[in-house]
Parts: sequence; structure tokens; C-alpha cells
Amino acid sequence: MKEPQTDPAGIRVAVIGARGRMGSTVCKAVADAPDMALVAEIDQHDDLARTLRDSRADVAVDFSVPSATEANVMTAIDAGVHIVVGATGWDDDSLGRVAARLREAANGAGVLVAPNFSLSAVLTMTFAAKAARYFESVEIIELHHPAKVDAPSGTAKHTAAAIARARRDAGRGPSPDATESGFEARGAVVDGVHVHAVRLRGLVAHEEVLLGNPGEQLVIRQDSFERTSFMPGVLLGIRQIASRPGLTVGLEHFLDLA
Ligand SMILES: NC(=O)C1=CN([C@@H]2O[C@H](COP(=O)(O)OP(=O)(O)OC[C@H]3O[C@@H](n4cnc5c(N)ncnc54)[C@H](OP(=O)(O)O)[C@@H]3O)[C@@H](O)[C@H]2O)C=CC1
Ligand SMILES: O=C(O)C1=N[C@H](C(=O)O)C[C@H](O)C1
Repeated sequence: MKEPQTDPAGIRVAVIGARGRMGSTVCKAVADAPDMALVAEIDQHDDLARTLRDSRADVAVDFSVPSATEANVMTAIDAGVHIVVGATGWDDDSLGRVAARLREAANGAGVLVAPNFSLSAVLTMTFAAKAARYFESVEIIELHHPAKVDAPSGTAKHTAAAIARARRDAGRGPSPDATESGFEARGAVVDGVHVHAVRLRGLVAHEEVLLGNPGEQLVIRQDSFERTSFMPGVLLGIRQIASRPGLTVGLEHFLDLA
């Protein structure tokens, strides 16, 4: 692997999905960062392997689309380029394939797949997982802009998985629910947790975790009002990924929260 810090221009960063809402924001954040150089802006008709090679990128950042991100990650691993992934669409099978490819390549590449880079979202997930064992009921509401192509959000799935793990470890059973009909109105069920997805003009990215006990409720809520909220987390991922070989899922691992 190349050592990013040896280049006087700083960490050489290639952004995939560069013309998108997130990709264009990342390009600006990287260009403005004193310790980084934006060396490639890549979109769907570009030859990814060739551009990574020609640009001598140290780190790629992927904010493309759920249908493309796994292939992009495989290409980066094969090219020996670390990759920080914000695009959604990941599940245990696709993460397992990436882990296997990293083992095969054995080239020291680091892959960070982070469902959400905003500090408020990472803390919401952390606090929700901590609280989950103490409450009978838990449900998630995620709210996003109407141009979002996937539902439920990657953040909500990651939150549900963390909550389910915490409840399982504590020996907590499922949330009480007497529903006998109209199951579609109860949202998606992710790891046993009901998740409700709202798409509304004016929103960016928001999540609420509702926890209930007899006579009380805890609501944990985060709001990303602007895409700049994701940038400190993305830059942290870029700065740290070279020293974290292998697959990491979730920015909480880079923040000492896991
Ligand atoms: N982890 C996090 O913190 C966050 C994650 N996200 C996730 O990031 C992803 C992107 O979101 P957003 O920016 O809103 O979406 P956009 O649709 O605005 O951007 C996606 C971009 O990727 C391009 N693209 C499509 N296919 C490919 C490909 N094969 N290779 C390279 N680029 C491609 C698109 O081009 P074209 O338009 O020509 O198709 C578009 O420019 C989503 O999965 C979203 O959920 C979003 C916000 C925060
Ligand atoms: O599409 C988005 O906008 C977002 N996608 C990610 C997700 O699905 O969780 C992160 C954030 O919620 C914004």
C-alpha cells in the first residue's frame, strides 16, 4: 500500500459519484482540507480502475448508488486503494464478499462502510443501543428528502441491528404488539425492530428512535439539516483509513464509541 502522508500535497483523494448531492459536497470538503488533494472526480461513465491508477489516489470515497457501490469497492481493493464508503445498499452478504476479497488481496487495503457520517446520527445509534435493553418497546422513524432511492435508510438498518443486538444480549424479548391486520401500516421489520420511512420535500436526513415503558417514553432524535453535517466524519474516515486495514462497518469504530 502507498503511504498517503508521504505525498507533499497530502492524502490523494478520488471521489466516486462526484456529481451527486453528497459527492459534490465531499469534493468541496476535500479540496478545502489543507492535508488533502482532490485528484479525481469520478462518475458512472468513467473507467474506475484506470482513473484510480492514473490519478495515483491513496483513498477513494464512494457516494454513488446502492446498485454500484459493491463493485466500486472491489475495484478499489484490487487497485490497492483504501476506500471510505457512504453509499447505502449494504447487507451481511455484500459485506461478507468484501471481507473475503480483502483477505484474498492481502494488500493492506482498508475499507470503511459507514451508513451515516454525521456525529448526531452516530451518537443516536450509540445511545439507542445503550437504552434499548431498558425499555419494553422500541421503534424507529427515519425521515428523508424525496429524491432518496432506498428505504429504509442505511442508518435505520444499522440502528435496528445495534438495538436488536443489545436486546438479545440482555435477554429482552420482542416489543409487545397486538396487531392482527394491516401489517403494512406497521412499517418494515428490520432485525425485529419496526422501521417507518417518511419521504418529504424540505427534509434532508433525520432519525427518531422511540423507546417506551409503562408510563414513560424516551425519544432520541437527530437532524441533518445540511449535507455539510456529514463532512467532518468523511474527512476523519479519509485521514484514518490507511491505518485501519481490513473492513470496518460504522464510523463509531473510528470515534471510540463502539
Ligand atoms: N453515509 C452517509 O453519511 C450518507 C450516505 N448517503 C448515501 O450516499 C448515496 C448517494 O446519495 P446522494 O448523493 O444523495 O445521491 P445522488 O443521486 O445525488 O448521487 C449519486 C451519484 O452517483 C452517480 N453514480 C451512479 N452510478 C454510478 C457508478 N456506477 N459509479 C460512479 N458514480 C455513479 C450518479 O450519477 P447519475 O446521476 O448520472 O446517475 C450521481 O451523480 C446514497 O446511497 C445515500 O443513501 C447520503 C448521505 C449521507
Ligand atoms: O440518502 C440520504 O440522503 C442519506 N442516506 C444515508 C442512509 O440511508 O442512512 C445516510 C443519511 O441518512 C442520508
